[in-house]
Amino acid sequence: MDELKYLKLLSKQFPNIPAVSTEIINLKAILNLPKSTEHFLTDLHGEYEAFQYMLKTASGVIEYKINNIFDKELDDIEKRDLATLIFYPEEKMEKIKKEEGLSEEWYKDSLNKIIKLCKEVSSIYTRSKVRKALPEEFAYIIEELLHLREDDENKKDYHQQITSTIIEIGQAQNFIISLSELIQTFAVDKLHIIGDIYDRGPNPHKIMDVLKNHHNVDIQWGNHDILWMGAGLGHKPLIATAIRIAVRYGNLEMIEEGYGINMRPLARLAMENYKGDICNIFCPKLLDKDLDEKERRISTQMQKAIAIIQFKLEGNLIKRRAEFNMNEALYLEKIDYDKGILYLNGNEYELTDKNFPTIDPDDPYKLSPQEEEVINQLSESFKNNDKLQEDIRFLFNNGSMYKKYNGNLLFHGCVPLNEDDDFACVDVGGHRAKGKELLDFFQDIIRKSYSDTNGDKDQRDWLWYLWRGEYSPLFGKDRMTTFLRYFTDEDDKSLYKENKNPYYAARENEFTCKKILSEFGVDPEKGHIINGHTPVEEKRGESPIKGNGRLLVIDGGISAAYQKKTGIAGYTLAYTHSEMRLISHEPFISKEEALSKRSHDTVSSIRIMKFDGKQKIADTDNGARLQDDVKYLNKLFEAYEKGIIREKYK
Ligand SMILES: O=P(O)(O)OC[C@H]1O[C@](O)(COP(=O)(O)O)[C@@H](O)[C@@H]1O
Ligand SMILES: [Mn+2]
Repeated sequence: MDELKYLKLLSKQFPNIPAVSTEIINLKAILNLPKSTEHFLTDLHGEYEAFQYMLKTASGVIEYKINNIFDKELDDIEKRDLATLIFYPEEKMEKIKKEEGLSEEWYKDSLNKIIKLCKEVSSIYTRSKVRKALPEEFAYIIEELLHLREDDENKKDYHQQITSTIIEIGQAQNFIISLSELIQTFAVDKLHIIGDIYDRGPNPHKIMDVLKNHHNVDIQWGNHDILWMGAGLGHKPLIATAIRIAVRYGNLEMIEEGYGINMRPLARLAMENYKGDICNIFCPKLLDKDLDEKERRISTQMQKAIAIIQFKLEGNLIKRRAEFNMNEALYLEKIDYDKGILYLNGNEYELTDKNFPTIDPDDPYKLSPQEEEVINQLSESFKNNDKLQEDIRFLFNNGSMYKKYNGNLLFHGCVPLNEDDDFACVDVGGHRAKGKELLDFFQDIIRKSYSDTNGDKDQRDWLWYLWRGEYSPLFGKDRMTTFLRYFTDEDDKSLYKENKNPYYAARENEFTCKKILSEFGVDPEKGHIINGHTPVEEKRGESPIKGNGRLLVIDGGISAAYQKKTGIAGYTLAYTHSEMRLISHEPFISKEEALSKRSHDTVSSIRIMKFDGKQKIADTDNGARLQDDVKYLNKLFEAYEKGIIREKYK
């Protein structure tokens, strides 16, 4: 569009010089506000309670601010009481009501403290941004309270009167709840989730509900997210995999109750075919829950049943997708079912379990009629499940393979490299792609797979490839040895080794990190790559900071399954106007424990970098857009002054 035409369009919104001038003043002022805080989390793996706590506490930022603001005024216990009131307002007030009662004095004191904290955390935003975040019903009053100055003698009574009236009309509890939510909203302006919301933990569906309602979140897909996105689209190998992992970690409830998907047909098939299986390698890996004998037995049978279905479906897929180059995983045709021996790469392996009642040795990948019926029913259930469809739509619409944001490059797994640490050139759908182009190709495939309802259905096979393919940027290992770990038990553990793509070693050096940043058009001197996917084994001395600070891996094991490895319970990366800081979390025990604890959370953190001076909105991506707006507003101003465009007044 030519410039004059664009300016005329702009003049509809700013019809005259006063209107343009006001907007220029407004935008220039915003550009000088401090950059707002971003938090980065990854590999939540269904740990809803721990995730909720990180949001409610802003990963420790709220206690940190309470310490600063009420430094001398409150002792440690009073500070913690205020903090837990903000984290869990309803539960805390319930507790106080039971223990000592909620007096007018307590309400007045609590409201004043919370308003003071709310003022502080909202001070870096414009009034309009604050106003947009206010709850409709209390917007006017809260705005008044937030903009009253402590030292404003003229309005002291006015302020006191507002809080007294709030108490008198019985709205104190609602105000405390609303203000607490505002504090959590203002404390972290932008949340990045760098993948793996699903699998292993009990409540990914609850995490999805939080994300769908979050004020400002983006997602970089992890392999486990793609798994569920493909399952939601009805892709049978992915559905079988998603169910297998859920049963494996004792999370049947998530499927049956969280999503309301009927698992009885699978349970029936399992009991009829594997009644002899009591508790073996298919016994669920229960991280912190115990199942009774009967539950354990049916879960064992169901995990085996769905695993066999998965391996059959994967066999068919691998055969129809030669370009995936995954013949190594065609196990079922390499078994002597009479002897119970697996013949692989010239070796013989005794199977730990020789009982395959549903496999026809002459056609091992063919589903039995009952298996066919069960996987078809499950596919329909997944595709027609409203909540699951809503959740995966959110992931498709708010997620991406990678994201460039405020000078950083975010992606879950890797950018595949070859042995000489160059970008691996991968044959994808008939052409070869590498580096950024490869991730863009997958991004495009994923978008298309969501929308092509009746097109190339097995386009969705690529989602399966992204879940476990060697050159999947979300997986980045040469194979997935699930079958071998189920059915063999060799002393030589190399059989089970999943060799990581060279990226994971190469990212230790700065040169590679800078090369990747440049490949994606991010400043290699200032930008950071931020990854998840591989738990940082701090316990063994591994550092989350790699490439001389150019790359951060922030999977600290929020997932209970990984805490043994990492020794901590996850990281939060915080990027504020003054610094980048990596926060390490202690394991989250429970809401009750958090509520009754009288000391502040032990949150250790290390500063990754300190900016000289405060970073401003002008230094951010949003700032670049605003500066571009100012440039055109100035041109419009000039066009009015020179009479090229006529001003309009009402
Ligand atoms: O122990 P399980 O449940 O088989 O999971 C192990 C599998 O999970 C993976 O680690 C992938 O999951 P992550 O992305 O969470 O690491 C595979 O590499 C591995 O085969
Ligand atoms: Mn992962």
